[in-house]
Formats: sequence, structure tokens, C-alpha cells
Amino acid sequence: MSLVRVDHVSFGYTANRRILDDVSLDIAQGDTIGLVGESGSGKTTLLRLLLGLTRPDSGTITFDGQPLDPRNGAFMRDFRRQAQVVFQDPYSSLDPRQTVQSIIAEPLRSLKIPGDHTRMVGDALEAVGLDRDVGTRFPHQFSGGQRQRIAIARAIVPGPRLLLADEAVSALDLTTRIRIVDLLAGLSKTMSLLFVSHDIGVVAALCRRIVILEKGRIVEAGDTAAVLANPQHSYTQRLLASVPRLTLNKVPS
Ligand SMILES: Nc1ncnc2c1ncn2[C@@H]1O[C@H](COP(=O)(O)OP(=O)(O)OP(=O)(O)O)[C@@H](O)[C@H]1O
Repeated sequence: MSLVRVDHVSFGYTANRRILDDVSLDIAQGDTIGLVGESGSGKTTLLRLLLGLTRPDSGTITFDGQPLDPRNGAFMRDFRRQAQVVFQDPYSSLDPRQTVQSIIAEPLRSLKIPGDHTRMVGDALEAVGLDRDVGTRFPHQFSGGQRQRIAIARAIVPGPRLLLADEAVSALDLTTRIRIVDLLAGLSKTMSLLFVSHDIGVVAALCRRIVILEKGRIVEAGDTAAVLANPQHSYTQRLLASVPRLTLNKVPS
């Protein structure tokens, strides 16, 4: 069964302009999906709908077979634990006044997850390749790549089944980007990953499936290697033409 099912979803912030138009998408357990499209194509909007922060005008989104519905408080509380997000900017997404321990423990507090939070934060730090004892430090004492690891630790600490990443490596330099993509690839073995990006090269390195969004419509979707080897839609062909060849070499098998 699909973990997430987006079924004929349409949405506009205002009545006269559709931002998402009849979008359907399945995310299976353990899937890695890259959602690609130019700036303004509606990627972040779809992600907001997937997180249940915004409701579709029409169509449905289900998680584990149940519709996202703010009236179903118990289900939505459980859903907020199961679906976590990492944003683009590792500088603004971490509160500079809080210690790393407090930042990563925040979802455990807000979701009222019982247990030894210090140990759980230490486990999350280790999972993202940081030392357990960095929890006493503050975000400004870390590099951009390390801050993104902290943001990823915060996302994985409640044990989500779905990780949404919104341009999560775009602000990083190339070497750091590769390291964080490797980290996400490792994590994707234990959770489903929807990776939102305008960068096809990174999606090729990380995602088994690719979904191409143009002006709020899915114009092409499928196995990443197959779509990139033989793009059917002119929009995909144009996106591909703008990617340096080198970055497309590492398509997962
Ligand atoms: N809160 C809002 N109110 C009104 N319009 C919005 C709002 N948020 C986004 N939009 C509009 O919706 C469209 C899609 O925006 P969205 O952020 O989803 O695109 P995107 O593909 O994520 O772009 P980018 O890659 O630049 O982040 C844009 O035209 C944007 O101006």
C-alpha cells in the first residue's frame, strides 16, 4: 500500500489562479522521489499540502490510507510525528539562541514523545554523522553542512516514516552537497523520501523515481534513470538541457 497518496489534487491561494492542477502522486514505503520543476512551478506548495499545513481545494491526500483532515486531531498528531521536513537554509532554520540539544529535542517536546530525550538526540546526532557530545554547542559554532546535519537530526529524531526535503542541499557548496546527499541516501533506506529540487543532477544521484512539475501540473513521472535517458516531455527535455552533463552520471541502480 502507498504510504502517501495524492489523488487529483488542485489548489490555488486565490480563487482566480490555480497553483496545483489535478496532481496525483503515490509515495510507497521506502520510495525516494525527486520532485523537480522550475521556480514557481508549485513544489513548495505541494509540500505544504503534503504536510497538512494547507488543504486542497479539490482532491484528497491520504497517509497510510487515512485522509489528512485537521478535524481528526488524534490522527493528525500521529501524522506530525510520521512526516518531517528539512528546509533549504541551514542558517535561518535553526534558532541561534538555543543549544543543539534543545533544537533537536524540539519535536520530541512539541509532539510529547516520552523517553530519554538526551539519549534520543544523541542517537540522531550519530545518525547524521555528528558527535553525540556537540549538544551543548550553539548553531553559529557549526559550518553550513554541519547545520544542515543538525536540521536533519531534528527531522529524524521522532522516527518519521516520511522525510520531505525542500531544496535541502541547494544552499551548500558542491563538496558539502555531495556529503549531505550521501547522508540522505543512507537515511532513505529506513524512510520514504520526497526530495524537492530544481536541480535534476542531485535528484539523479539520490532518487529512484522522478516527478516533473510544470506550472502546477505533473508533465512526466517515472523511474529516474529511464526518464533522464529518454525524456518524453519537451519541458523535461528543456530542464535536462540546462544541466551540466557531469552531474548526471550517478543514477542509482
Ligand atoms: N502564500 C502565498 N500566497 C499567494 N501565492 C503564493 C503563496 N506562496 C506561493 N505562491 C505562489 O504560488 C506559485 C508557486 O510557488 P511555490 O513556492 O510553490 O513554487 P516552487 O516551485 O516551490 O518555487 P521555488 O523553486 O522558487 O521555491 C508562485 O507563483 C508563488 O508566487
